[in-house]
Amino acid sequence: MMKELQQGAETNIPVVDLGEIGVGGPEDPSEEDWRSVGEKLVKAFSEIGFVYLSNHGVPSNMVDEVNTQSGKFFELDETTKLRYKRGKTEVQGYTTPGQERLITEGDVRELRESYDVQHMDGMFPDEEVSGLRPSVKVLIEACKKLASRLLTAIAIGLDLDRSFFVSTHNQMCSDNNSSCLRLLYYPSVPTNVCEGATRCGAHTDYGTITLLFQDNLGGLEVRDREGTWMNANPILDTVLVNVGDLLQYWTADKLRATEHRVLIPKEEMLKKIPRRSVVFFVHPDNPVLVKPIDGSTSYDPVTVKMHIDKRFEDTYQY
Ligand SMILES: O=C(O)CCC(=O)C(=O)O
Ligand SMILES: [Fe+2]
Repeated sequence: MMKELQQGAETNIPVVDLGEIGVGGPEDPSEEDWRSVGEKLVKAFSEIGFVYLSNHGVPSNMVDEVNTQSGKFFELDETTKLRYKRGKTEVQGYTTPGQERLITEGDVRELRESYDVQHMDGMFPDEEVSGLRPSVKVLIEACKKLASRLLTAIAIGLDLDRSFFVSTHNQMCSDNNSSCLRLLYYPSVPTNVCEGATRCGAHTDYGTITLLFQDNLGGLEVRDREGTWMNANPILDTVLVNVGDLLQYWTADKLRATEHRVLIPKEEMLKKIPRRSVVFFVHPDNPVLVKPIDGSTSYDPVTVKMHIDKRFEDTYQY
């Protein structure tokens, strides 16, 4: 049984300044810069599993533009949106409220819609929202670049070969790699919402790391080692980054895939405002075999594809 959890204590997620390592920085930052950032990331990921990054170099107007465009999509009528529904094997597209259930026990309703983009040439609602594809394209490029830089820094921070993670994440957002940009929309909460409903059930992310751009409303909570839920409030111009299952497996629990969730706000005013997030899930290439780097047997070796498929199977209702 999970112990009764306190809601929303103050956060102790650190802020790390990426400085020269950020996307706009020099192509070849100094060894000292890589190491300094890498060590800070490893420390934060070992303790709480989350970190805010400042000076990350992804312009906030790129994220704003994606939210503006995705907002136009989510405001379309349900019949139109369903023409772009996500499939079982072709995962690009729209997920209806309740189709993805992160809480697998009981009948908890999750009030959330999303649109996943894995391929730039995949399905987009071009006819209805012609600005979505181009805005997503530039953001994905920036996220891929930031992710690669973080993967290098993490490898250095763990005293691994610096290309250890980059070389296993060669083909992000392709047929061979399920990294994806998820556009999230939490609609305003209906007055007759059923008891126990939530916005995003407690879960860990599935891949290596996740880049999360929240809007300014707050609501995300992160569970610390003692089981206390802490607010992970947005901090202007930062991106929140967390560890996923596969990085936890690789590092035999040194880096932690921390549970997080988004509840329905208590304040009446906040209930009326839709909440948005843009999330970039970084996954290794499908065939990569993930097993503890330290040679321990804490996790059985698993291919990336097997792990991701299993997590989708557990959480999606088709
Ligand atoms: O919307 C958020 O702030 C969190 C979303 C999330 O955790 C996810 O999509 O995995
Ligand atoms: Fe998540």
